[in-house]
Amino acid sequence: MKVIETDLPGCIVVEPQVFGDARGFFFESFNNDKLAGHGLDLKFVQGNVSSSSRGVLRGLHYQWPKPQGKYVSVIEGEVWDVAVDIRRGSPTFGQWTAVVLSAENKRHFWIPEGFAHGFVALSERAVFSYLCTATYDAKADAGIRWDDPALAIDWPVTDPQLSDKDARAPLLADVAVDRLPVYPVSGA
Ligand SMILES: Cc1cn([C@H]2C[C@H](O)[C@@H](COP(=O)(O)OP(=O)(O)O[C@H]3O[C@H](C)C(=O)[C@H](O)[C@H]3O)O2)c(=O)[nH]c1=O
Repeated sequence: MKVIETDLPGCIVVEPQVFGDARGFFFESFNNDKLAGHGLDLKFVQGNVSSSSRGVLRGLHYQWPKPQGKYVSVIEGEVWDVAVDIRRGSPTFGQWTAVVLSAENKRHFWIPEGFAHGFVALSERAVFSYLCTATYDAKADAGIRWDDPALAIDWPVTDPQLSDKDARAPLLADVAVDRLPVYPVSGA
């Protein structure tokens, strides 16, 4: 297993060791002991799966209170995945990092509590599978605009397909202060 630090502290990429044989392949999609060496002790309480057709963009989403850390991967197709630091008081507030996740590269991406997350499907269909460190709370579910000019995220698409909720999402600057995570995120 290879752990790759990104240019946004806290967000890491994990490339699992893949065991191939005449039957196909096997890899550990998550192993907490092997991540402990990178200061992580991840406990997941919910798993999600979504399927998106090419050009669908889901995001930028976060939960607050009751923030969710996410360990995300793609089991069919390919996505361009982005994490944004929206923790008030963070030295990297407003910074983002992106990674291509695919069934082919088998990469996993750890997005800590307090970050906003989103992705756009690059393949005909992208099946996205991820684990969360907190359960879903519709009242805490929140989002910011995918194309917020203050974030200047370099999305590989210009006219994505959005849910009505995402199409109506506010700019980061317009989010009430008490609706944004606080750095450091307590209980994380
Ligand atoms: C997230 C979630 C949703 N739902 C229900 C609520 C809606 O009726 C339906 C679709 O929800 P939504 O449109 O928010 O799904 P996504 O746009 O894929 O949202 C997710 O996509 C981005 C990329 C994320 O990082 C989050 O995990 C999550 O916000 O599923 C649930 O029942 N449980 C859940 O955990």
